[in-house]
Amino acid sequence: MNAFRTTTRLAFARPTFQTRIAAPMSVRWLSDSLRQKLNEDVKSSDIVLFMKGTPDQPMCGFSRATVQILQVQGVDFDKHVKAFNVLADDDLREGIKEYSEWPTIPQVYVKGEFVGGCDIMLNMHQSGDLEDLLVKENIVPAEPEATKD
Ligand SMILES: N[C@@H](CCC(=O)N[C@@H](CS)C(=O)NCC(=O)O)C(=O)O
Ligand code: FES
Repeated sequence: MNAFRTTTRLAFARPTFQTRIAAPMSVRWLSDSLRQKLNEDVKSSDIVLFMKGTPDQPMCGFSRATVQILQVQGVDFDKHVKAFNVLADDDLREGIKEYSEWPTIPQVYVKGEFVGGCDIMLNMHQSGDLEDLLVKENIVPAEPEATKD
């Protein structure tokens, strides 16, 4: 286990207000062409992040926390992460919710598979499951076993 990963404190910004309620799933935002594009987008990098803002400039505490979790895990963003800013595209903002059957942003895909939002990422980070997944998918290197004295 990497000491940096376990001891670094995450500065999670607490969102101060709720902006929008997720669109009811009965409203269909997802055209066939957008679904087809998303089929490709979610596989366009080892980790695909649908977020508010950008990794350098997150526009919501939940998106910021998700970026921070990946950073603390030691993920090289240039090499392994593609981020989509849903604030720049309303069709994407609503379409990705329907595509993933997940009502909120952020959303994280790893190797084309939906993993979850901020709460799931935080739980997986704390349990060690996220590190296991990132190692299994060759996104971060395995930690060497601790050596005995
Ligand atoms: N509990 C959620 C927190 C994320 C969340 O509640 N996101 C809200 C506020 S940013 C959202 O996406 N609302 C719909 C929207 O803004 O389109 C998680 O684990 O990811
Ligand atoms: S909670 Fe306000 S934008 Fe995310």
